[in-house]
Amino acid sequence: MYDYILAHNPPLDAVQRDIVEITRQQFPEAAGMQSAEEQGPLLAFLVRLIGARHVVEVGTFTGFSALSMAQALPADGTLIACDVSEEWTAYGREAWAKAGVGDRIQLRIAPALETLRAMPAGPHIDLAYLDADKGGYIAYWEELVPRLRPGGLIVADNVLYHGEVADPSATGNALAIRAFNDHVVEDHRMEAVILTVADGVTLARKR
Ligand SMILES: C[S@@+](CC[C@H](N)C(=O)[O-])C[C@H]1O[C@@H](n2cnc3c(N)ncnc32)[C@H](O)[C@@H]1O
Repeated sequence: MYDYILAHNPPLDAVQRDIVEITRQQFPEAAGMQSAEEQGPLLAFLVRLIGARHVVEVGTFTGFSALSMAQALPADGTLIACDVSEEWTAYGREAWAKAGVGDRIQLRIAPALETLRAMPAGPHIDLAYLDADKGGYIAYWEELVPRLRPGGLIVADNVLYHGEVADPSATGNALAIRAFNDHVVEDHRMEAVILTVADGVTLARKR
C-alpha cells in the first residue's frame, strides 16, 4: 500500500531524492527523523493551497521538508528554518542551493524558542511546520499562534507518536505529544484536524 501511495503522489525531484538518500547513507541512526517521503508533496501542496509567502520551520535536520516547502513558495517567499545542528543542516544548505531555493531559506542555528521569540509579534506567518523536540511543541505553538495570520496554518508532525499517544500510561515523547494534542483541541483560536498520514500530522488553521 505504501508503494502504491508513493506511486500516485507527485514524485520527488532529483534534489529531494538525493537528500533522502544522502541522509539514509550518512546518518543511518538518525534518518528516521526525516519527514516521510509523502510529506514533502503534502507540505508543498499546503504552501500552494494557502498561497503562503512566509513559512517557519521548527526542526530542519538535513533539510528535506524545508526544501519541499521552499520550492512551493513564490520567488520572493521566505522560509525561516530553525535547528540546533550545524552538522545536519549543512546537508540542507547544499540541497537548497542545488535546487535554486537557497535565497528563500534563512537558517537560524539556535534553540527554536529563542528564534521564535525574536520574531516580530504581529500576525505575519502564513504556515509553520513543527517537527523538532516533542517536549517543546506546546511552547512553540504558543509563540506561533499569535504570529499566524488569520487562515494561516500550523502543521505538526508525529502527533500519533507510533500509536503510543493513545496509551494513557505513555511516557517521554509520547506523553509530551499527548499533552500537545490536548492543548490543541482546547485552543479555540485554532481549528484543528489530525490526519493519519505517516506518524500523524495535525493541520491547524487560525480562525
Ligand atoms: C525530526 S527532525 C526534523 C526533520 C526535518 N523536518 C526533515 O524533514 O528532515 C528534528 C530536528 O529538530 C532539531 N531540534 C531539536 N531540538 C531543537 C530545539 N530546541 N531547537 C531547534 N531545533 C531543535 C534537531 O536538531 C533535529 O534536526
